[in-house]
Amino acid sequence: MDNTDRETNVGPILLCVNPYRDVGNPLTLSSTRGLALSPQLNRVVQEAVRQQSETGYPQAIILSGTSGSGKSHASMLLLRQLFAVAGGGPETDAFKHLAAAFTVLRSLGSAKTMTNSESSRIGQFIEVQVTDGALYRTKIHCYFLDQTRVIRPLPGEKNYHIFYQMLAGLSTEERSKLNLEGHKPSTLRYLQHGDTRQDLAEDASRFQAWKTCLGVLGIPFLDVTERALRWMSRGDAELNAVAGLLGVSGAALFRGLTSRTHNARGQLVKSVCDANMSNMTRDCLAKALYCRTVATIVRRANSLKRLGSTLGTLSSDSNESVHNQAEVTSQHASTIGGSTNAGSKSMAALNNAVRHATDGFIGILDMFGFEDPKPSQLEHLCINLCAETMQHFYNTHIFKSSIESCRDEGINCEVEVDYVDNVPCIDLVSSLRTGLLSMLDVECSIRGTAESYVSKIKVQHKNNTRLFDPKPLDPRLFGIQHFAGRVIYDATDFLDTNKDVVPDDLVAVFYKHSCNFGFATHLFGSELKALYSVETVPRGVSFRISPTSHTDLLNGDEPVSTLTQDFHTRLDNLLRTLVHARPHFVRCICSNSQETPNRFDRGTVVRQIRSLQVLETVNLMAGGYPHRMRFKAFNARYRLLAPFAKLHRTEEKVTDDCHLILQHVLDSISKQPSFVSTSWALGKRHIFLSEGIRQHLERLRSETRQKAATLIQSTWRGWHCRYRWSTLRREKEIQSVAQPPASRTTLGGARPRPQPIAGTPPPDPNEKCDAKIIQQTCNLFGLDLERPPPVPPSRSYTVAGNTKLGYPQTRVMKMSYPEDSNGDGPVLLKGETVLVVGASHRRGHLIVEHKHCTLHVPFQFLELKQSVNI
Ligand SMILES: Nc1ncnc2c1ncn2[C@@H]1O[C@H](COP(=O)(O)OP(=O)(O)OP(=O)(O)O)[C@@H](O)[C@H]1O
Repeated sequence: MDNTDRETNVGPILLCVNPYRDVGNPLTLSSTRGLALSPQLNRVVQEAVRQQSETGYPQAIILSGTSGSGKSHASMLLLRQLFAVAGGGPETDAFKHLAAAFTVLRSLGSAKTMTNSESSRIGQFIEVQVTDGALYRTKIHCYFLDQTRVIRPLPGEKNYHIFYQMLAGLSTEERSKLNLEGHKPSTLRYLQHGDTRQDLAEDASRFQAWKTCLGVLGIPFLDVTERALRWMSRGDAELNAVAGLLGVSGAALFRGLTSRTHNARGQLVKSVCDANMSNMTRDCLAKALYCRTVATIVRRANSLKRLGSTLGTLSSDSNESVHNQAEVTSQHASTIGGSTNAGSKSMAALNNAVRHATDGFIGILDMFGFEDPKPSQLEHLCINLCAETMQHFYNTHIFKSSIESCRDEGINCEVEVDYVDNVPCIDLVSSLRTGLLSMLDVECSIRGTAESYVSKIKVQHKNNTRLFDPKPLDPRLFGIQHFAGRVIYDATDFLDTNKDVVPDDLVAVFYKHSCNFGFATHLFGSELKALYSVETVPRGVSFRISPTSHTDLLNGDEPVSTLTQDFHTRLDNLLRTLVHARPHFVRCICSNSQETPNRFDRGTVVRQIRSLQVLETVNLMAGGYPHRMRFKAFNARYRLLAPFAKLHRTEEKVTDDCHLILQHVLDSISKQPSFVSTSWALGKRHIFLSEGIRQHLERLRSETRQKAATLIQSTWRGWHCRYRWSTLRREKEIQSVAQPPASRTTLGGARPRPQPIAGTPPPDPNEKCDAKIIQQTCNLFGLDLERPPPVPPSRSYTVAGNTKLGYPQTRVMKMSYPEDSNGDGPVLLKGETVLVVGASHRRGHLIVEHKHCTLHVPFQFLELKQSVNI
């Protein structure tokens, strides 16, 4: 494979094959800076920016493909390109800030899996607000699912969790600060069996990059690392070390991990946990610290306001601002179903999402790709539901809507596109009452078991061919036929993972009176507030491990939602955002499953081509009508392609005009051979276009506009030269008299350098500049150090002595203007009284109204008359 054959278009859809080549890991926005951008990805971005600026309509670039197919890689390139087109390039503060955020997030959220050694375990929707074609603000929305796997990788996988890299990268001084001098990495199990020296060196350099990026985001390094560690609670030494790191006493942490309070009909009963239960509680705490830390970092990365401020700590975010931001960040996100006020809440979320969707953003969606790890757990069921949902979105947008609208408007299409609809599989997993996720919630609420759950779903869906029994039979296993392959799920941990709870005995440990580290308290801020609003603590209640919005905390003994409910609602809200946006699809394909550079494994690729329905898409693009437009919109866009005089341009004759434009275009292209259909059809409300004719129309339109722009420019430039000719000639004559011939030739047409402004002393080269003060001042005034400050807006007054003089003003001409008048235009004669009505947008000019003409006259030509309006 060479550079040219790894990307291709199927109509407007881009197909990318991952060749596993020339990529420096780890994959971040900054690591892709050295890579060349592909013209195809460039075109996707250009198109999104163009459509956004022409229509104001939100755009979504949707990347899909299996795990390892290169979605994250492509998303980083797209983002870089977006910055190049609309954001001022990679040297801007906004780019550096976002690049730092991705470095930090990838260090926290990627792991080596069986299919991808740099797999993102956090889904991302990167939202870039674009106003008038210029990038205005960026925001990252993160979707957590795989906390368990990031904390404890599956067999054969490796964790790139930054906390694992930490010990490899820490200096002796930092180790001693963290009270870790005595601990070798292996005793705390930060590193995994089989790690080599090279792994350690790589981890160390990643760690350094990560630390630098935390600095760029203004996050104190110790805030994150000091407290959010995982440990093995074996023996007092480790327990005390960890307790020290978390700012709590060893005894309190031990109590939190090993005791449990129950509420038995109003009576509080304390019990001691066995080893299993304590280990589970320990894992819950590790997960909670992990995902809450990531959520906090995402909030910080999204708060561009604080860019440049390195003084605040993460925990210094006031609770209020955290919640507000959490709500903003989760507009498409963490509302939770199942509570009593769910109706009004979901309505608010819907309204928010819709309002938000109408802001002109360009989104890049890089969600979880389909995967089949062994064993597959609840998180993977959610990940695969997400992949199914994205596939369904594609099917609906590309196939279903075009086929159905052809049918509705009575259009006969030569090509029958036979695509596979995956709705039955989505229904099986997520339908409201009988879906596997709803049944899991019921099983959790009645405190069932994995076996009872699996047997119930098998009974409920016994006729569903998508659900199958794996061989050999196991009461805790079940299989699902997904769009991209068969996956066998192990339900052993389904119920616990779904509950996603941490007991109040443990949360209470982090209360500010017993925990001397604000960051840990901050991570559980809302929970602690709810817990300590009543006198009895702990009282046998539980909280969610994952961060949810504060209103959805507990409402009795149990949290009001489950992990899968949360995920489902967030996915739903994401879809609501997407349906309001104009989608641009990028389908990614993995070239082989061994991550070997330039190896094209036919079987692996064919499997993905089938599951992504690439052939069906090609069929539709080659012979169907994948595009439709309202008649009026069609005419508005393409009327420049037909002779102006022949068009009717009336409502009644709108279809005649469509006909005329297309006939004209077809005549012009009939001589060229075409392999794709160039047909079109008129429906009841729309005109239906094949991909071939759409491409012709677009090409002709841009050629025609290009020609017209060239003609307009050349006409204007010609006129301007003629208009200025006499002045130019005089200037040339003066120059030739004033300059000796030699200097004339060396100077050429170069413009003289402007003289320094009178009264401004030149800068003293010995004067010291404090870079920090300059940086702070720039931050304060919102200035960019790399660029000159913007020109101040024209004032609505002039100043004479100490007096502000408003407009209009009466002034007298000091000299005639224009000086080189050839009698064509109006002339203001010396001594004439004129009316100045305002400041001109041209620098140093005023607007003069004189004998029904408006002129922009240089300031020095006009003298103030005594009787003025003030
Ligand atoms: N166009 C490309 N050229 C070279 N290497 C690539 C390209 N795209 C991806 N890769 C390599 O393939 C690996 C997998 O890519 P990436 O992580 O982007 O896949 P993904 O689809 O996002 O997977 P996941 O869903 O597991 O996160 C990356 O580590 C990167 O090194």
